Amino acid sequence: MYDAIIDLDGLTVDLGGNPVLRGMELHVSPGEIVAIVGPNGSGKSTLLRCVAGLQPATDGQVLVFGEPPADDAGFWGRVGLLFEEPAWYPALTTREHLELVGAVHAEARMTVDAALEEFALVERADAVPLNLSTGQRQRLSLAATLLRPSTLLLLDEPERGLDAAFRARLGDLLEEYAHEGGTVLMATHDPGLAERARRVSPTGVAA
Ligand SMILES: Nc1ncnc2c1ncn2[C@@H]1O[C@H](COP(=O)(O)OP(=O)(O)OP(=O)(O)O)[C@@H](O)[C@H]1O
Repeated sequence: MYDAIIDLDGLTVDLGGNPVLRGMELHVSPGEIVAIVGPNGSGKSTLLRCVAGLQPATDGQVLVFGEPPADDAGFWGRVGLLFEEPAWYPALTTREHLELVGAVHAEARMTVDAALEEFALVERADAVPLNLSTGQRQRLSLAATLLRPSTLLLLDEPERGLDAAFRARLGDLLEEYAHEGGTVLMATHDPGLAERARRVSPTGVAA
């Protein structure tokens, strides 16, 4: 068993000989929303990549669910990840992308119709992603991430491309996720999203 969903102890990462993270400590409890904030290049994405097991630590320990992150079905079945824009199937519509996600997860968190409604995509349900606006595509990425069941969300700038109204709505959706017991770790430049979370900087200190 584990007390912290994420437990970083002395996490140090060098990239290309440059020190990016230095002895970072972070403990995230179930149901918390934690925002990693800091200027461009301060190491937010690197930190997320370490927690996802995509970037090895130079030194220190990374535990997720009490174990080092493992690139296997057991780990990814519990972790929802939104970093870069996903690759879309060009011929599938917005609705069909969500149906695909719903079909492979027996216990989806919401129906496809509810996801279309929650993410304000009802009017674009029959459009293919390439015909969506940037913000609409980001809403589709978020809808797919939040439709599937997960325990931990790792989000890199989830506000990218979203208008002010939907950024506030995203804050509500993440709070609903946390109220259900989910945990969120996100890198963000959005002051509104950060204000609703526990803020840490990539140096590990409260921000
Ligand atoms: N593969 C790499 N090799 C060398 N340096 C790298 C590599 N990837 C990233 N860096 C550097 O590591 C530092 C941290 O990058 P990172 O992407 O984690 O920052 P960030 O806080 O997420 O930035 P942003 O707000 O711009 O997204 C930056 O100085 C970046 O240039």
